[in-house]
Amino acid sequence: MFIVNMVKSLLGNLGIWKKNAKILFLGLDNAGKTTLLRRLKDDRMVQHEPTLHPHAEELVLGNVRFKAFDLGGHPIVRKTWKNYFPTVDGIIYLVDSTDQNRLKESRYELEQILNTAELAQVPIVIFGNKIDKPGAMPEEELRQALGINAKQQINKKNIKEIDGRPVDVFMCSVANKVGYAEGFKWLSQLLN
Ligand SMILES: Nc1nc2c(ncn2[C@@H]2O[C@H](COP(=O)(O)OP(=O)(O)OP(=O)(O)O)[C@@H](O)[C@H]2O)c(=O)[nH]1
Ligand SMILES: [Mg+2]
Repeated sequence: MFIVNMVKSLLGNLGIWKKNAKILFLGLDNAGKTTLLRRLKDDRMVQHEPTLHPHAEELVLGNVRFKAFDLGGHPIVRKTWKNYFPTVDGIIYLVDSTDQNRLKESRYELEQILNTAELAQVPIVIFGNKIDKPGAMPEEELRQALGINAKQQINKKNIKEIDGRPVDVFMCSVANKVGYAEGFKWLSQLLN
């Protein structure tokens, strides 16, 4: 097994071996999860109905093959998120950075994820989405509102952690195609 992993990692570094990673797109309804998935899958920006049924897509980004699950964010479907937690490799958590009124609700859901023992080792990419819109919060403000500054530490590799789990915030606009590539790059380097 050790040899297999070594060869995979070597090929991965050379960009030949595509790692397989299961990731979840989480966040409140209207945050932009489905829009992001479509953008990554076929580079289109289309309007979607609110997601009621989970939907999975294979994505190849850099040298990682992702199986991405887009889960709806409405309160009722949020209850099904936990069914997808086993064997997950990473979480993409989207926040609408222009929706001040719902930050408390978003923080609550993020805290539920952070407090789930099963996810203790799972990296979390937080996307502050819709920075193209007027009224988008600056990164520092969003961090404060989500409460992820206080407990944050930096490990030896300069990766920010909360309770030993890598977590970072990336501001982005799925509409304008900016910011999210950095988040996936950050996540990819943590997968093996
Ligand atoms: N201005 C702007 N609008 C965006 C951006 N990303 C998504 N949206 C819009 O936000 C709305 C919600 O997007 P969805 O992708 O359907 O949101 P969702 O997170 O999948 O929502 P649920 O399926 O209900 O959980 C849509 O009207 C999108 O066009 C962005 O970067 N900028
Ligand atoms: Mg959706």
